[in-house]
Amino acid sequence: MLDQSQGYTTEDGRKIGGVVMEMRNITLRFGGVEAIKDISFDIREGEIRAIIGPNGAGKSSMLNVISGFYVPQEGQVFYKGAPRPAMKPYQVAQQGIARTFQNIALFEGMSVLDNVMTGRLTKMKTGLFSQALWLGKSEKEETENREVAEKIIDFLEIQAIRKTPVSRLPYGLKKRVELARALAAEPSLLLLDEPMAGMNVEEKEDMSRFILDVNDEFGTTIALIEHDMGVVMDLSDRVVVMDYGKKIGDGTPDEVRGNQAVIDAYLGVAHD
Ligand SMILES: Nc1ncnc2c1ncn2[C@@H]1O[C@H](COP(=O)(O)OP(=O)(O)OP(=O)(O)O)[C@@H](O)[C@H]1O
Repeated sequence: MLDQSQGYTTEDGRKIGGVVMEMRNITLRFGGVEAIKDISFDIREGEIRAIIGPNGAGKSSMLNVISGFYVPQEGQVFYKGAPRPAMKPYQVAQQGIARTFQNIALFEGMSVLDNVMTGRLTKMKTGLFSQALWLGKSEKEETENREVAEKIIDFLEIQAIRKTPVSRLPYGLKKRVELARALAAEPSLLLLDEPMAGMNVEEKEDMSRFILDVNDEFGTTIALIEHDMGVVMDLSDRVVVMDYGKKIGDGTPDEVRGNQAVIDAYLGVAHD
């Protein structure tokens, strides 16, 4: 049972906390196109929250509103209880929000370790100049950053490729490196943009396991968007379903699976 202030306990006994982010009556337009139409939902501390829907439903637009990249024309985003103003990407990172991208955005020529280290940039307190000169405080910071990066590399089981240039990796591993880089920022809210897109069955299973492990081990709240309904159902605590910019379902995977509007949307039943 969902208690609005206290959260809830999942079927597998995990405690889900209060609301971390609330989307209240969000409408987002691109010229004449309404990509998001008056949608409200929340994301709770410690939960894995999925946003799913067919092509063009508005999922990416919604993830970009959550991440602060798009500011909706109507409605308000609340983060940790306060209305969130328009923010620059580095301010979003400083608020403890990190994300991955649908089209992998790694530095192809750099090693896995160096890519993961770039995820630490927002944490660095000393300037690049002292970093370059390897001076006192920055040396300590560099060591700390490296320790976090190595810990995450171990956690995601990519030790064997830590010195390999990203350009040489298969697609599934690149996606895992992107996850590692996002985790390097030690986010409290992790946003995943179609983390399983383009993967084979085995890679999808691996990615699902890592997402669950991240949530379990670090207590990270995770919001993800996904086109494929099947893969997120086992993974998610609650699911928002979008279609043509509207919210057509919101609930546990079982509730959503039994929702006729959701079934129709996925079967491509005609709209009014
Ligand atoms: N930058 C943009 N400029 C204009 N229209 C846009 C823009 N981004 C999205 N749209 C439109 O908004 C609607 C929702 O698109 P969005 O990419 O959010 O859907 P989606 O559910 O993520 O789709 P997909 O699963 O195909 O990635 C579509 O009609 C799309 O054409």
